[in-house]
Amino acid sequence: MEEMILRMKDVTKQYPAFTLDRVSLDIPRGYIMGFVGRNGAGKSTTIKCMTDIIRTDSGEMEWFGQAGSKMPLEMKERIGYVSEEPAFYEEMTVEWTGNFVGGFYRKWEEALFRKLLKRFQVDPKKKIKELSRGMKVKLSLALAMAHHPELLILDEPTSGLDPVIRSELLDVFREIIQDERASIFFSSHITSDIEKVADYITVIHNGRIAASGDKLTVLDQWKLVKADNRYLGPRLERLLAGMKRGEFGFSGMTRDIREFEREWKRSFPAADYKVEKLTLDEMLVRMAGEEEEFMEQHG
Ligand SMILES: Nc1ncnc2c1ncn2[C@@H]1O[C@H](COP(=O)(O)OP(=O)(O)OP(=O)(O)O)[C@@H](O)[C@H]1O
Repeated sequence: MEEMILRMKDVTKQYPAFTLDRVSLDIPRGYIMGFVGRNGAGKSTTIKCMTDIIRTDSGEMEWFGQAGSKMPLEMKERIGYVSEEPAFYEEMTVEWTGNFVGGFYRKWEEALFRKLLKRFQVDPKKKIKELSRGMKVKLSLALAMAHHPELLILDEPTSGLDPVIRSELLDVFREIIQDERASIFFSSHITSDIEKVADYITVIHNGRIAASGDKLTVLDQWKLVKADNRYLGPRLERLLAGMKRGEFGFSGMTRDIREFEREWKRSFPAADYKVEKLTLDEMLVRMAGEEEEFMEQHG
């Protein structure tokens, strides 16, 4: 059985105007999980719950097989975390920053830090304020990796980077999971990055997990179906999200194509419908469409 490096079960966190609602997900050892959702969907809030930066209201957390409401201190050694907006002392140099951060970790390896800087082409002598956004991201990654974490949690590591640097980073992600048997959990708006590199995906929408699991299985189950308007009725609509109705036909997204097929065969054994693949981008757009439709109908 696969070893789970981190588990969240029914984790809830309430803010005045937002609820992270019973979030459950499991990160297996040795894989990359991509975490995708629109702005404000709850990605950073989920990550802050995972890393024990904010207190959850309810639900269960398990880090490296150990359950608890607070992450034990020694677990922090086993995690590398890069926040959405890493904070540095701008006047200090890269090597000073490495010394400073390294002081917090028993397993910090200076030689590995130097090696990563070289690989990422970040000059150790430069001051933080002299680094570009891409260089700062690379520095954050080197700082998060130099203590040999078993789990890297990265909040939007590729946003704002050019395609060449993004592609380089994705290569580094692959190397990390191969060499270290570590896991990576990274959030991103750039769904193509997730589709390219992730083994598992978790989709969050309005504070709730819409899908979480093996990437190929999720993308295999979520499909776009199209058919003639005369077949549309409550039984089918129940299985479809993000509906679009045209003059003749409709299209909608199903989260389980097998269930849709069974329902269709029962209702219209002689009729045809079309099935199309969905990209992660299209899934998000359809989910957003569903929300707008709901608002139009319910005010
Ligand atoms: N400390 C806080 N107090 C109150 N509301 C908060 C707090 N932190 C986040 N929120 C709200 O929670 C919601 C989710 O925010 P979160 O940062 O988790 O989204 P996200 O998916 O990471 O978005 P983005 O992609 O824009 O970074 C937002 O509506 C935000 O305003």
